[in-house]
Amino acid sequence: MKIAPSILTADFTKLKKELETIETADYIHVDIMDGNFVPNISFGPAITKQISQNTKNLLDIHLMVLDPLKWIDGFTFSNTEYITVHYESNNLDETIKKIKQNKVKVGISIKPETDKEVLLPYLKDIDLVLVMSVEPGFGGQKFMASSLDKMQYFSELKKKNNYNYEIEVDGGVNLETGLLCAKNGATILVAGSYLFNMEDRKKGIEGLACLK
Ligand SMILES: O=C(CO)[C@@H](O)[C@H](O)COP(=O)(O)O
Repeated sequence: MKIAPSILTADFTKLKKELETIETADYIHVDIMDGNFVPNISFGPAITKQISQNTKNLLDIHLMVLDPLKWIDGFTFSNTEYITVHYESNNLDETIKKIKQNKVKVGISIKPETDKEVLLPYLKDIDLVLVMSVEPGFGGQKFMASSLDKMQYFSELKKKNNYNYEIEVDGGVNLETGLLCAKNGATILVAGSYLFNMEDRKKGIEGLACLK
């Protein structure tokens, strides 16, 4: 299991130190919120650049914005591994093309209420499916068990068709819910408050990484 701590819950007054505490993770999950697509604002390219320059980890960027196309260049750094955009946002096809032109891996996410089948035409061409297990916008929410069926669905399609995407889960992930995700085919767990509220985050990452 790969682990992507969500930096949203970090203490940004000591960003460098916070990044050091999660350096054993596979990715840093960076949540970008524009106050339109979701009812919250996080931060933009300038802060993300500081994150990028202060970590050896790869970045896993999740754009919760209405018009992702105009932000792709701003979030393409040398260590940007994935940029994930929402099916529900504007200009999806053009945005996917732009991410690929920038030589970054493409992720697509769906909100909890969106039918999983809408992603069918995209699955053969993308690198990651992000299953939201909370309503996007805030950290610290309760895991929605209805997301498990979606993980299983994408996992079965992946096996059946030999697709290459990762199945990432985001929201309310802890040791208990993470185990359910692992059993249903998740390959990357995003964890925010669970890890950042821990004294020993290295141990927390190890615990989640063992789940299968
Ligand atoms: O994208 C989001 C919320 O919109 C997430 O990445 C959260 O930041 C995860 O936080 P926890 O639920 O793990 O506290």
